[in-house]
Amino acid sequence: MIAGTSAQEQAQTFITGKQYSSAMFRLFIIFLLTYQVLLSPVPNNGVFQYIDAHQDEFIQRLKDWVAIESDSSDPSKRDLVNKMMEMTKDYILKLGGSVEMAEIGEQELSSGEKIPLPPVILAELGNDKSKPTVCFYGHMDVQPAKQTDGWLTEPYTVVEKDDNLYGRGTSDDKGQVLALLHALESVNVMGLPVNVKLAIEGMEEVGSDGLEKLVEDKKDTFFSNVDYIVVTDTPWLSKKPGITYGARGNCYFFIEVQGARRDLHSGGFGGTVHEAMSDLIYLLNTLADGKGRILVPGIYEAVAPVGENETDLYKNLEFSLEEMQADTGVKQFLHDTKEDLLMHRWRYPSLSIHGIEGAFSGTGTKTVIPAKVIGKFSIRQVPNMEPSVVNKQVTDYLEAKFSERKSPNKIKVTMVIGAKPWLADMNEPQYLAARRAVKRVFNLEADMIRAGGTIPIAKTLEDVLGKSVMLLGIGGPDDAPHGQNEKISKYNYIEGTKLYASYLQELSSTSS
Ligand SMILES: C[C@H](N)C(=O)N[C@@H](Cc1c[nH]cn1)C(=O)O
Ligand SMILES: [Zn+2]
Ligand SMILES: [Zn+2]
Repeated sequence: MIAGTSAQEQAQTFITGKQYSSAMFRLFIIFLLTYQVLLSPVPNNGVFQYIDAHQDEFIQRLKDWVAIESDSSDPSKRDLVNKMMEMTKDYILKLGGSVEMAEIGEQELSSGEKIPLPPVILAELGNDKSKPTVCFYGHMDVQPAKQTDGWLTEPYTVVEKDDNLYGRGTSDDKGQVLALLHALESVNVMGLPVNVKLAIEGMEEVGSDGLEKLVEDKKDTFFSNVDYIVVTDTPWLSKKPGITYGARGNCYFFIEVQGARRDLHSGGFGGTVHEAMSDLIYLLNTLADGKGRILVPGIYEAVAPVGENETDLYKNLEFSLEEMQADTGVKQFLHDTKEDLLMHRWRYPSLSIHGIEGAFSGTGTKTVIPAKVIGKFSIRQVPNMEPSVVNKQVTDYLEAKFSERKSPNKIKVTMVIGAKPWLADMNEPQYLAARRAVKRVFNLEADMIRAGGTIPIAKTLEDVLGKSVMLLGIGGPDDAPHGQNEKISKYNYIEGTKLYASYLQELSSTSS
């Protein structure tokens, strides 16, 4: 008995207390469900659980795909690129998609021989007019890789070590495309919330030959109802997820220097001829100074001026020069602050020298004077630079420098790739959907970043289709794409799959 109350009053208090507890219990359950559905980083719809449960299968598929040496730069590997495109088609068919293998013509080799370009996959999953349509773009070709380049393991055999998956293409771009396709598989269990189109090519690493024309040709058919374009081929700036709203372009040049008719013995001819290699090294050395500043006259003229609040965009990004030093083994960069370094990576042009074809590059001490050498370099360009203008500036400059040298050798300068830079408005609706997706999966605010690399088709997709383009990648900052020991972490691969799944769900509630 409670002191000072009658038995009846006490009974009423007891009954009311019971009702109160049951109401509280019901409220608690409602709160829990609301939390799970709306607030929890793991939505209560089974998709994330599906992804977690299928991890091993997803990793095995990456192993199978990396095993195909789909190097687009080597014409003798064209069959393997084609095989990779077929494997990708088969998996999309298994997902229930319809697939067209679009033929895009031929590639003319330096010998004059012509070989077919790999077909582009144009696929479709879902065609509900009441839903928005998103077209994802990625590529199945890879950069060259040989174990003798300095890989610790065989590049085309995925090796699992320390929660990473090593192998050529694990990050660029087979792993990222697969994460998307696995997201489609996982979301499709419940039904896709948006219509999905896929444009997947096999020549991205050599400048996306033939793709621009295909986009133009299919503007009013395959691409006609596309509302959003997402490129699944870009790394984050740090371990924190990033959404990318800009990429640099690339103008890739060959300088050919022809000297004697054949290679010469340096004992018999050294000191008597103008050497092609010396001319080439001289020319390459006129391109940039020791601080990385490009010396080609006029090259900086078109570069967009730094906007009023632009540097503020860089301040809060998660990025550390020390981590970049640790990853690359470079002790001192050309720029000392985070802002300066990122600006030179994203919004200023840069020039890199890549190699010399025809030069002696083996081990040992061959004493030869190479007859013909081809120097290879590229200029990453930025808004508002134009590849045709860069081509003229570079060619005029090199020809003038060569004529000052008074060598009787012959030079030929050719721009073999002219990919445009691209920059979007990071407040477009699909960027907001991607930010919500990042929040949902990682419980973090995404970093809004740009890429120093190039997606050759990005600007064309935006210009020809007039739709929003976004790069939503899942590569890590230290994945070493194009380099030795390329990898993707299992974390990025699996959580990235969840990111694509969440993006699809978030996009369905976005109005364009
Ligand atoms: C960013 C993307 N994964 C990539 O690596 N793209 C290539 C495209 C390209 C440009 N010139 C030749 N290929 C790159 O940025 O190097
Ligand atoms: Zn790529
Ligand atoms: Zn690449």
